Amino acid sequence: MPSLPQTTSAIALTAAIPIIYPFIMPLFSSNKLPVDGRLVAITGGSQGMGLSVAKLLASKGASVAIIARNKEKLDRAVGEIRESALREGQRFIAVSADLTIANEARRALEEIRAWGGVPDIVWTCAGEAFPGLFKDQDVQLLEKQVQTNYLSVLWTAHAALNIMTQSPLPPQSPERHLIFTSSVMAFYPLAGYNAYTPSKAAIRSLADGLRQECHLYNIAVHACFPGTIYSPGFEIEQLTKPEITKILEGSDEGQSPDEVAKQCVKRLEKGHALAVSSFMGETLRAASWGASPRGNWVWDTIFAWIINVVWLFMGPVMDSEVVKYRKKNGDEAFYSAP
Ligand SMILES: NC(=O)C1=CN([C@@H]2O[C@H](COP(=O)(O)OP(=O)(O)OC[C@H]3O[C@@H](n4cnc5c(N)ncnc54)[C@H](OP(=O)(O)O)[C@@H]3O)[C@@H](O)[C@H]2O)C=CC1
Ligand SMILES: CCCCCCCCCCCCCCCC(=O)[C@@H](N)CO
Repeated sequence: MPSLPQTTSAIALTAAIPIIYPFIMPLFSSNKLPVDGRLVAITGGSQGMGLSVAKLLASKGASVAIIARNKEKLDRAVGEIRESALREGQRFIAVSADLTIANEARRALEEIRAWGGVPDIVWTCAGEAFPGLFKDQDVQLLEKQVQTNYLSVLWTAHAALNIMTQSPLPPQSPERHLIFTSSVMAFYPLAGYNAYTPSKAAIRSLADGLRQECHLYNIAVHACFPGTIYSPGFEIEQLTKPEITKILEGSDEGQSPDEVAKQCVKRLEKGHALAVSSFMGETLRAASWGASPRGNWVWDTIFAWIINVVWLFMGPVMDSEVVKYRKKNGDEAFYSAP
């Protein structure tokens, strides 16, 4: 029979493992997203988060190609990205393309390959939100948001994989990556974003499915999940955002595009398959892990247990905000005349 002190120390040690594990593990881990000397293609790289990602990766030694529609914005962005370069010899290019068109996504990536070789990393940041109450938005606006937020990623991923799988990497090279940008709302949808959020959830699903398939080619697939980003795109979405949506998302502090880029890259360097950019992102992801690969399995498991309980209360609290808002405005306020 073990003595009482022996039993107590065994229990204490067992309890300590999950607590110290998250602090010790990083000491043994390597950078899972090396970019120095590699070529990165970034969609939506002309402003907001995409531009911040481009500048950050340039500062880490990457050559960068950005893709978006507006030529002037692209040219201005390339200038900024070049200023962030780590050293001479890094190369930068902008390609104008509307990624909602499949052939255009293919052409843009072919152009980049002809200029600088097969991209090692393709990161999709292009996207846009036009918030509004679902029933009040016309069907063209609903369709447009599926096109810019989902189809642009589908076409880019398809073109990227076809190009990446034409020439295998030399042995010992770090793996290639596909990185998509989703949103925390893929984990927790909010009223007023229902034309946008399902496309972001589809991106998460595409990342999870392609991650498995791309083991065939040794290509790693990830998705990022920012909360509010104070970007040029955000300014535009504020113009049509319903008041109730502002109330619901009010508990999110928001981050600058540079901060989002930094936080996502930090987590991608640790190898996270689902990279959030803030603690709020961690809480929403924890409620929604499903079968997706964990980052730090000890912490992510314990945190998911805690959030499961917290969410029993938080879900109804968020919903009650909408009911409160209806009652404040009168039950008929949101009905329209036939
Ligand atoms: N802002 C926010 O609060 C949040 C944003 N996100 C997502 O993060 C990503 C970055 O957002 P944000 O920083 O706000 O970006 P912005 O809206 O500020 O910029 C969007 C970028 O995408 C490009 N783009 C848009 N449509 C197309 C298209 N059809 N073809 C090619 N390029 C296109 C734009 O250039 P151009 O117009 O010239 O084509 C621009 O470079 C997006 O995917 C967004 O959905 C996620 C969570 C929160
Ligand atoms: C215990 C946990 C409590 C958490 C409470 C829930 C808070 C939800 C906040 C959601 C913020 C949504 C940001 C929208 C980002 C976006 O994608 C758009 N701006 C589109 O560009």
